[in-house]
Amino acid sequence: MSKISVKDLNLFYGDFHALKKIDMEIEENKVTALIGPSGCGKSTFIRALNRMNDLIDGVKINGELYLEDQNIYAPDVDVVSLRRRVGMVFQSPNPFRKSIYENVVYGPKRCGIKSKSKLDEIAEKSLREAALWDEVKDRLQKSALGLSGGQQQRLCIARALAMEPEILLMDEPTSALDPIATSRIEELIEQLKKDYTIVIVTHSMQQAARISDKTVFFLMGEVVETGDTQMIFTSPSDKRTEDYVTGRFG
Ligand SMILES: Nc1ncnc2c1ncn2[C@@H]1O[C@H](COP(=O)(O)OP(=O)(O)OP(=O)(O)O)[C@@H](O)[C@H]1O
Repeated sequence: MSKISVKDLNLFYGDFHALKKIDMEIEENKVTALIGPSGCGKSTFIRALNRMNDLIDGVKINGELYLEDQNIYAPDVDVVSLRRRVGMVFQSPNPFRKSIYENVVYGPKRCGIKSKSKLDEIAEKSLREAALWDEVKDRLQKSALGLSGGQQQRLCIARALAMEPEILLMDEPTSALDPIATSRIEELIEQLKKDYTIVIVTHSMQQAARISDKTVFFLMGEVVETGDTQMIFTSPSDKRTEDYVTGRFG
């Protein structure tokens, strides 16, 4: 079932046409990987899914982007509640200069949850879901900045999960991590897809092949090909996809 449907989406940075006539269906409870050479529009596209580009001056967007049956670019959409449904994790772990606990409960507190027992429950549930609880349960009041890079990234995932999103966007979430921390995040993504729809930008084709169900290949602002990951990597239908996945360019 489609969780997100994109219809004829175009995005311009000033005069520069960065996303061109994008049509895409993103399935629920699946991992969709966005691949393609540098500058082809992967980050721009993932940011379009929770209207993060709205914050950039000079951006113009047209077309439709449905989250279930709601066009998220319709004029009456509440962007704050949209971002609650569509959480995001960035390339470099970016915890706040606060305790581990305060990082996780930051969003729920801002949404007005005050009960200590409710916040404790959210913190534990989110940290467990992010596979970090056992490592931090005895140091919840310590600074998040004292965690390793991989732990910080799992904390950022916990912080996103604390808002109970339906969709998790991840923009190269392991590019700053070592191979062991990377494989922990990859295992985590595999588990999270039971409950969430995940869209991940990755430069690593091995990573896309390992963790995603669907792969979308972008080139110069266009979607060249979308399909089951195994098919994209073994028998793509477009020559440009084949050249990219076999390492002939990019
Ligand atoms: N804020 C901006 N203002 C103007 N142009 C931008 C802006 N952000 C991105 N671009 C341009 O849009 C195009 C797509 O960029 P984007 O970052 O989406 O690509 P990408 O595929 O994610 O690249 P990378 O893999 O290097 O992160 C590039 O040509 C980039 O220079």
